[in-house]
Amino acid sequence: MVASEETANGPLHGIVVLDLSRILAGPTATQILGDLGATVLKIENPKSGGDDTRAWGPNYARASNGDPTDLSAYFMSSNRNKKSVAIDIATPAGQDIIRQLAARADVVIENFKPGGLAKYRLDHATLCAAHPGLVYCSISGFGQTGPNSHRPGYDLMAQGYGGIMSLTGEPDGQPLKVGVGIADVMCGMYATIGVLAALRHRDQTGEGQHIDLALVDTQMAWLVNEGINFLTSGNLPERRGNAHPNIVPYDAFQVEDGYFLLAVGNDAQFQRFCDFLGQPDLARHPDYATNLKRIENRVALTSLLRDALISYSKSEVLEGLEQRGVPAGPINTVKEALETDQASARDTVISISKDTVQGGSVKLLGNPLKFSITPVTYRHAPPHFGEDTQDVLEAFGISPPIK
Ligand SMILES: CC(C)(COP(=O)(O)OP(=O)(O)OC[C@H]1O[C@@H](n2cnc3c(N)ncnc32)[C@H](O)[C@@H]1OP(=O)(O)O)[C@@H](O)C(=O)NCCC(=O)NCCSC(=O)C(=O)O
Repeated sequence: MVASEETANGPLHGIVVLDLSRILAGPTATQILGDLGATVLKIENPKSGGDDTRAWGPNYARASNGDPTDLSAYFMSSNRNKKSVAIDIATPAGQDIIRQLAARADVVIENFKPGGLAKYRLDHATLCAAHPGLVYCSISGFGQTGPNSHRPGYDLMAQGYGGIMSLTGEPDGQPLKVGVGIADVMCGMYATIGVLAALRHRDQTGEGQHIDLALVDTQMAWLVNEGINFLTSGNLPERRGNAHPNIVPYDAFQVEDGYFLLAVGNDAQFQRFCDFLGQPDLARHPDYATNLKRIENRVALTSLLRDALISYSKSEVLEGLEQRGVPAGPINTVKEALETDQASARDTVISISKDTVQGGSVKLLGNPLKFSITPVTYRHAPPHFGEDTQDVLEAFGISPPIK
């Protein structure tokens, strides 16, 4: 689908977001707000060439002569529907522009190290004193308070500090991070939720507020069942590879031509699975009849199932289990996933026109939100560095920065 300026609408149409964030967590939040219709002004540092991820290659959209542009794949993953405005906020003139933009904005999002914006008088206390209706969201590694608040933080550190790495990987292997910056992405999601709730409060009361979000706080909040498993039992959750601490069988199993995933969530599904194996009595065996017994006898059952499944082909198990209503599925590569008929039916891959790159458009991952009345819109491809500076300053009636 190729979207155009004319479709610019959406539930957040009219909301202006002043985006002082960079890298992934903050940009994820502001991209979602942009998809929902907000005008997002992304402020980039002219001294460094902008958002750090513009340099996070090796994959780039290429200019028509084949040269890489400043649109790295990483940058493009979280910066559509934004205008890039190059402003040096270390100068008084730049700070003055940011203050003028903040006066027109509904939301400010930033991810400087705590205290980093106070020296420019662009911190929450200063901007919200001047504009009490402003929703101001600060993203940091560890939060604005606490003994570690001064520390910079990247996704990897959050996944290590917050416990998720200790749970990810094989029992006898090293701790592993999740394959993408999930701590950043989840922090961005929470930022979006926080901003939307704060806008609702502001609409009712006129009152803005400060949202203080940390990569580490959000990562610990999504330890979900494993966090509570520990709090309830005092037992340390361990790495289990693909297995589940609270459900059996729920794992990857090898078949003759690869692996597939089996996710049996209740006893009726287990019965149907055993029927498929041609071993209906297994589901009534006292060691395996209930999920609790299956957890207790996990090792014996898993070994029995590994032996039983190895001679099937992937298509045999996947088709057979689907027919019996047993949750199971493939382990796709990214290519396989994005080329599934499901991805195609759900507009998972989108295309937005960009006349400065080869082919005249960029391919991105679509927003998964499907609204019945106010669909998300794809109005702007990810911007080149500073591409909209002049237009934005003119549109907001602001004099350009003094060089
Ligand atoms: C991301 C960081 C580790 C980057 O660390 P640093 O680069 O050392 O710190 P800062 O953010 O303070 O920015 C460095 C300097 O750039 C300056 N700076 C920034 N923007 C501007 C503009 N527009 N103009 C002029 N100067 C600027 C800023 O004032 C600092 O100046 P001086 O003060 O003079 O040095 C940190 O910002 C951080 O912890 N942020 C919060 C958590 C977070 O968002 N982490 C990344 C998630 S994404 C991720 O992890 C992933 O993708 O993987």
